Amino acid sequence: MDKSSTSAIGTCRKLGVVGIPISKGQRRNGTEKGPQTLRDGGLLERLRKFGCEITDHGDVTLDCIDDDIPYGNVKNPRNIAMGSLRAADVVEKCLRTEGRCLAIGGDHSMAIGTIMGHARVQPDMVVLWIDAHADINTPLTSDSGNMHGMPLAFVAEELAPFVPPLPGWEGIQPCIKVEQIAWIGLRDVDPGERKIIEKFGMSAFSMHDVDNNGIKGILKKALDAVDPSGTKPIHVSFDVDAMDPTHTPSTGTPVGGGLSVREMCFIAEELALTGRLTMLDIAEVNPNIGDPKDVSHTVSSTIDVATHFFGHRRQGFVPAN
Ligand SMILES: NC(=[NH2+])NCCC[C@H](N)C(=O)O
Ligand SMILES: [Mn+2]
Ligand SMILES: [Mn+2]
Repeated sequence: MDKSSTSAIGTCRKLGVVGIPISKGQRRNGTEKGPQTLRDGGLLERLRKFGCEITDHGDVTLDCIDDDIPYGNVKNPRNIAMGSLRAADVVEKCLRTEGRCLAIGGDHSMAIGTIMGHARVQPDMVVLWIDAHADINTPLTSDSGNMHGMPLAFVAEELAPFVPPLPGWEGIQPCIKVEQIAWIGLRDVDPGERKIIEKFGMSAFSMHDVDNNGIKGILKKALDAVDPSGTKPIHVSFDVDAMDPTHTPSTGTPVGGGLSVREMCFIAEELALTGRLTMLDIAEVNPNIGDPKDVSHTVSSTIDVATHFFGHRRQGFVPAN
């Protein structure tokens, strides 16, 4: 592909948008307002400017299941299962009609549903999990019991023997293999998660690796690990806490020393240039955290990065009109 072209990548390309206002995967209220906050911040209008033909599927309906008693220390298992199944159906429909989907959350438990929905349409897709956290705790390794720290344990086949049958989870099956997953941005990995990463030889790139190789080197290593042929559809699951809290302060589990807006834009532009990005999740924007300035800073950094996944290039471009 000619990377020096000034035309917008992805011009006039269809993109379906799905809101997943889930917050029961962690303990702080507010992530359920993430989709509305990003919409109010102008996300869809900005994307349209870069040539996206957007179909907005609205927000997934999540009715509250009362009496969702914990399973051990795991909180809200039935609500998360119901939300994941609903999200999977909408994402599947969106990918079958528009071919590309942007899912706006919502805490990161949203990705159980988006990955399930995506895998139904493109079972060979690969997942780049961009996050400070590995989010691969099982219900047995998790200290917090928060399901936003567990999504990858539910979707990866090899983990199934280590995941107990949770109430409400009968309809949820693993749908990808550990070799289809790579992380970028890690800097807060629990001991049990590290054990899983090593046991299965998974491709986990931390901020140490980013410092060591540069963002270009690490993105290449991550893509080579999950897709050496360079042909597979790509699912990016972007937790805004992957970025440094100076850019995205309004998030529930911030960790210092994160990716810069500049590094995220590089990842986003490179992935857009592959022409194979079929699904992007944006997780963990929480407008209840911080003051109004923090919230607007978080929203603008997140929207800025999002546009670069769908056509915005820092070199500039000539609009198609
Ligand atoms: N999606 C997130 N922000 N996850 C944070 C997870 C933190 C911690 N590892 C846990 O399991 O509770
Ligand atoms: Mn995180
Ligand atoms: Mn996460």
